Amino acid sequence: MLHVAIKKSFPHFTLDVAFTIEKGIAGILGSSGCGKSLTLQCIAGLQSPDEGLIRLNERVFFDSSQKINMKTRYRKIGYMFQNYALFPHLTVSQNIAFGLKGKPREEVEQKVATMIEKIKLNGYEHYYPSQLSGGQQQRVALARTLVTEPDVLLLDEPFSALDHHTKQLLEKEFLLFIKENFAGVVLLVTHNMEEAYRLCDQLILYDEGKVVQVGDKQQVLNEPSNAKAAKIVGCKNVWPLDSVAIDEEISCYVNGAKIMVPRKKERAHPRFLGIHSHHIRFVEEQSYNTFDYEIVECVPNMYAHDLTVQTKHFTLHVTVPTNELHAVLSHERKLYLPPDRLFLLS
Ligand SMILES: Nc1ncnc2c1ncn2[C@@H]1O[C@H](COP(=O)(O)OP(=O)(O)OP(=O)(O)O)[C@@H](O)[C@H]1O
Repeated sequence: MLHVAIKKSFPHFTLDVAFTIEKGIAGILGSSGCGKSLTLQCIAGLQSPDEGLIRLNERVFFDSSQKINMKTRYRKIGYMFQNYALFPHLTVSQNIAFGLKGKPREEVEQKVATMIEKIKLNGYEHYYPSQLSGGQQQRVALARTLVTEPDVLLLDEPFSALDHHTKQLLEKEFLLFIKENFAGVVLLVTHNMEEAYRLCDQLILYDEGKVVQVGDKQQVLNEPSNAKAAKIVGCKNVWPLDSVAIDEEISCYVNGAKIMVPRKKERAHPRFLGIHSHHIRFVEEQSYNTFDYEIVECVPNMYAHDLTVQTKHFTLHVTVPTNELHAVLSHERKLYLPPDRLFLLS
């Protein structure tokens, strides 16, 4: 279990975050400059918080109240940087062996050989980083990190330097590799929601140095708790509420339109109503939560179209599978907001 509750202030930025990760891969997700890397640096001991506590299971890395600030080398942390930070003048083997300095030669050789086998780079032992592809460099960086047998793994945007195709291949490989070779907590920083969703079990959403939501990834994606969290997970439809009436169901009023939300979605002091663009439907029958619409813009993507749609009361962003586009464009249907897909936001 990794517990982090820290504050650190700079003249133009304050980090003030708290979260606990029991196990598995947790993703810190947020826009540029929100404090993701700074958090990893504080956990690794590369920066010291002004105050707070960082604890991994029973080991206290940092505790301002007890004046504990454990040196980086005793924290047993595997830290993989954005650009891998491989040493250009060292070979694959030497890069992997780097963290094992001071260990007996035989042990180092055996551990490096095992790692090279695992990352399937046999034959590349004497190559330099510049002679490797981005994907191969990433595997070396991961091997170098894991060979030291860390207790916690910190990964700062591990896929950002790769092209889309390599990234997809490596993500799968990475997940399998981590699951087979590492049992500790993994903290992965990214600003890509889809990557976070594919790789992580839990998500920690950051906004301007603060945690806005922590939870199971499915729950965070489908039930963001506030408007900031909704924006971070990529929700494009967030409307301010005029008013809310709670009865057997919840009647939400948005610019004069009445939208029904199931009672189980009730939240204290709701201020906004949201729905993901891919959850909006077009149906043949008129019922509650259906609206007439005009299409304002239609942007084609590979397998779907992104529409901007105007109803009498509000504007929506809707993702429509290409095979359904014809019916939507010909206005044979009504726009429908499925109640189970709506969420109230504070
Ligand atoms: N040593 C420092 N001195 C002053 N400000 C700092 C220092 N380290 C970090 N910051 C500030 O802290 C803020 C958060 O930086 P951080 O690198 O954690 O952002 P990030 O969320 O990782 O962004 P990105 O996704 O762009 O990498 C920034 O405003 C940065 O300028």
